[in-house]
Amino acid sequence: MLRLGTRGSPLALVQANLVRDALLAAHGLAPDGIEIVPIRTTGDRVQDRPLAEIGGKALWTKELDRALLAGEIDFAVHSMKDVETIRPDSIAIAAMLPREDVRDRLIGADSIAALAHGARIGTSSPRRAAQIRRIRPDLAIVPLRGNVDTRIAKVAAGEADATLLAAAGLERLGRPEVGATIPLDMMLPAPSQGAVGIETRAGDQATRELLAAIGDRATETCVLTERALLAALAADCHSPVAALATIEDGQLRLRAELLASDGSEHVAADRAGLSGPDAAGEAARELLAAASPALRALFGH
Ligand SMILES: NCc1[nH]cc(CCC(=O)O)c1CC(=O)O
Repeated sequence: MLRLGTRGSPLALVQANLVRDALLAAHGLAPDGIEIVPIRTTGDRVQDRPLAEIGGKALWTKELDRALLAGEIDFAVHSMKDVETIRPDSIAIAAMLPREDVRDRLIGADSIAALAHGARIGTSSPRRAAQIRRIRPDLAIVPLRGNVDTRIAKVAAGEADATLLAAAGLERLGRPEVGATIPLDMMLPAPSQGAVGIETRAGDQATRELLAAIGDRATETCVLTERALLAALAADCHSPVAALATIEDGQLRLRAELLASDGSEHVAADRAGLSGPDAAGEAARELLAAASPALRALFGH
């Protein structure tokens, strides 16, 4: 029997079940062949402060990493967006499910343009905050955390006039009707948004092979490209950075942008015909070269 580790949030559990079903089908396993083991992470416990403030993405992975390396679980399912750029050598990303809609949705209004002057946008994401400030400097950004349903409820209760959520999470939670999809040319998503990944112990070759069977190669190439950009930028969860890799006519294309936190500066890159994920480093250098010294400093360069 294989043990699948996951966070316990409703979205995490849906994603864990998707992985479980795919593995059972791919390998003809009996339903009791995979047990789902929910693990409570620090990120799930601390809901009142921005992620960037309390320690970053490690909050979602640390407890799952520990359980994986201790042999309490055989593999862990994550939203790739929440997985740190630099992972321990002892842990390998073994597969990714086919990516969902990568775009953000606006909850609380029909479009960003339709928001009332001075409306309060609830988000604790540095990327979304900077993108909103750039498009609509009149809007107020207020912190808003919690899982997807909590955030929707907080907007309904008036804690904010609107919020932004990943379309992928809403789709997976069976709420495709919630919110207005924001076009990509208005809001480029977070790197890895919409992708579910599976990690296992790097030395566990049998599990790696089992997991690789359900991996979607196009998703893996695109998400690894976006992660390579983050690595080359030395970006972390404080960094207002957006990126999207796609495969178009067999060619790997990478769009990316760096923003000042207040939205006052913005540099963008759009490269097609990349040779592979590692070519993202060049896009990172192009972005940093085009940025002002202040923006470069925000990214630690
Ligand atoms: N940081 C929380 C998080 N991590 C992944 C998703 C959505 C699902 C995805 O992007 O795959 C969300 C919620 C959100 O941003 O709306």
